[in-house]
Amino acid sequence: QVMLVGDSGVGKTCLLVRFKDGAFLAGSFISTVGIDFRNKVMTIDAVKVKLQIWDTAGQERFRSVTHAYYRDAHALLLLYDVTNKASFDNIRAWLTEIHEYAQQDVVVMLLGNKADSTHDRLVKREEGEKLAKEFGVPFMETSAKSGLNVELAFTAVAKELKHRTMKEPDEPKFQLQEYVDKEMRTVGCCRS
Ligand SMILES: Nc1nc2c(ncn2[C@@H]2O[C@H](COP(=O)(O)OP(=O)(O)OP(=O)(O)O)[C@@H](O)[C@H]2O)c(=O)[nH]1
Repeated sequence: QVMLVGDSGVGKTCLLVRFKDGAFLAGSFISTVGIDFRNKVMTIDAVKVKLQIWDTAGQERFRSVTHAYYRDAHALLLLYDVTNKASFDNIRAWLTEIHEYAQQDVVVMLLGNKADSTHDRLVKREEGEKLAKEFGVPFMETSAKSGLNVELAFTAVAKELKHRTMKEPDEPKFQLQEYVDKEMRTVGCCRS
């Protein structure tokens, strides 16, 4: 189980729709009520991995609903919006909440979404990197609109989860951030 969390409006639903259907939900913003989920099967190193992805509501009034789901999540994608400084500042509070409610060994990845918005950007990529380093979590920027790194974010998490469950005793630990950086260098983007 992978859970999408972060402030309302950062693009959790759009990210999931982009990943699941390869499309961008343009137009009016419909806030998620409570929690919603979708399944997607990915093939990771010739093994089928089924991801059940929970899209949570970012709005404060649904917080008690989502708390109940943290315990069962294996991975959390924590999103902020690069055009919304408050959503970035709230990441610390989200991480505190994760510590409180999620499993201790949960995989957490920080995503700076809406990276396509060059003109309205208020949070630099370096700021996201710095915060992620401080908390020891992997990080990348994404865009549900352009599709940037969306597949990669979910693939990286699926790889990590697969590695944890199927790891040979002497196999080294999967390095999520290294994998992500390597993949980004390969496609030759995003590190301008
Ligand atoms: N430019 C741009 N806009 C985006 C992107 N992702 C989402 N949006 C817009 O941001 C708004 C909110 O997106 P949602 O995916 O509904 O946000 P959410 O995080 O699910 O919000 P809650 O359900 O309230 O928690 C919508 O109007 C989207 O069109 C993106 O990558 N780039």
